[in-house]
Amino acid sequence: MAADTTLIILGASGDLTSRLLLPALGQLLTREPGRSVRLHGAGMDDWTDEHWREAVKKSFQTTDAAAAFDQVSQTTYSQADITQAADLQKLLDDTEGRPALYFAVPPAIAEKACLALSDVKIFEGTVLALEKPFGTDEASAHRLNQQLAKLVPEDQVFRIDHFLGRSTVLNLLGARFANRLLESVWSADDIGSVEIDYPEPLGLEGRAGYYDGAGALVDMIQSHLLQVMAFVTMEPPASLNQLDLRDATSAVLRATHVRDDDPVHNSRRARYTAGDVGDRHFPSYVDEPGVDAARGTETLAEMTVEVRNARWQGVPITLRSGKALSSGHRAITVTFKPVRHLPGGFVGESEPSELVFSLGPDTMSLGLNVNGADDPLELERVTLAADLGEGALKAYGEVLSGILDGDAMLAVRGDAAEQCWRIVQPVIDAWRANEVPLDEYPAGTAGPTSWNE
Ligand SMILES: NC(=O)C1=CN([C@@H]2O[C@H](COP(=O)(O)OP(=O)(O)OC[C@H]3O[C@@H](n4cnc5c(N)ncnc54)[C@H](OP(=O)(O)O)[C@@H]3O)[C@@H](O)[C@H]2O)C=CC1
Ligand SMILES: O=C1O[C@H](COP(=O)(O)O)[C@@H](O)[C@H](O)[C@H]1O
Repeated sequence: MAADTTLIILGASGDLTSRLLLPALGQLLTREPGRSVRLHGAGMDDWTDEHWREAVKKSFQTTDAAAAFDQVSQTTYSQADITQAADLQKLLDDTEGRPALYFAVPPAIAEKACLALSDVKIFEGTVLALEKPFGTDEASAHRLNQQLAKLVPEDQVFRIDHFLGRSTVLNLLGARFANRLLESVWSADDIGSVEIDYPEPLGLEGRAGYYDGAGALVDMIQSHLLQVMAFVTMEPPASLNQLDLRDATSAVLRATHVRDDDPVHNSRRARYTAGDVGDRHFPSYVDEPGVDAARGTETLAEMTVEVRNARWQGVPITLRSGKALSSGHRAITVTFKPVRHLPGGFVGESEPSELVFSLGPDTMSLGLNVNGADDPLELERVTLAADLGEGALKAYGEVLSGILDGDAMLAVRGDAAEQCWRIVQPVIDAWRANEVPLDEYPAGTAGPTSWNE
């Protein structure tokens, strides 16, 4: 779709647009100056083209992409309420080439807009890109999928999960499928556990309107971390095209369940109290503007799942993410089983081998036991480490590149989006029923002390 696409960003004045989408577009155009794209912004605000161009220029500057602005300097803006069919029709009628509608708006507005699109003449090839969260539970995600299916074919729907555009996550595919060494030990025969941890130093950052209704489980685990888990655990696809790759990730998500079907013993939740993260002071979460303490929203969530298939039976896979945490290690950690028998005569600890994919800075490391330098029979730990580099594009650059090329490989397929809700629902239910305590941790720590005991 490269040449004649118009990227229409709906929600032009929003945070996602200015902080992530436009800088990523600037980076993409800097890297690929031959790429031709038309850009149009739309939103509720009464902006002029000039105001919008300034906003685009400013965002491009944040990724040193000022020069790339020339490629979109004729970008235009229109005021539109995208929940209204007439406004959507006008946007599409005014578009040259194939439109890619990027819904950078709150999910409820995107849903209304998709309903309004039923009364709009949609041109062949139109792409619809929707941000997370996709629906609010399995049933609502299913309804939204049915609505989208009436509008455009599935491979023109881009359910965005920017974690799939992260270079380490893409590196998982290379490491797993281009190395027989790894692929042959990639199962419950050799792997004892997997942990996917994404601690964030950030707090609420003024997003109470969204976050207080979502919490850490829905914000991070229901979407991003389950998608990453699918890349770690899927069967080898025949190719990396969107059909094969997404068939493989959907299949493994279908086999994923809360461990032992017991959310009470396989999930934990907590929220932060006042504290300092580096030189930033955070009030207690409940005192943050816009937070309703009665909601009991968690800012740190953990759940353990299992994949019920021959490859993974019995391997606990723990997903964890939280806000206002000390600088923890964001990583995918694959811990191997201990050796079947350690020959007598060795001294020292023999820890299980560990393969770690670090999610920024992007590195890969393998922790192994080796003979010590001084006493050859004393085991020592060494770590073989590789810097994987930053990746050519930021995650949203990969996402936009997929949309502009019409390649849905890194977009979440409709059935997978529904599965992710099904997987977390028992935990949501147990938390709503107060069957799992809501622990506390001071901002700037690694989480509740009881979690580390
Ligand atoms: N911000 C982030 O870091 C991330 C956000 N996301 C997702 O991106 C989406 C957008 O989030 P974010 O940018 O933070 O939200 P914001 O509230 O900052 O922006 C939403 C935008 O939508 C516009 N809008 C609201 N209603 C309408 C309407 N009826 N017609 C046209 N435009 C409308 C708003 O305009 P106005 O202000 O004038 O009402 C505003 O420009 C959400 O789904 C979020 O989950 C995903 C990953 C990260
Ligand atoms: O989607 C989201 O992701 C970010 C974390 O991703 P990053 O790439 O910015 O590190 C998270 O902070 C935010 O709450 C969530 O909505």
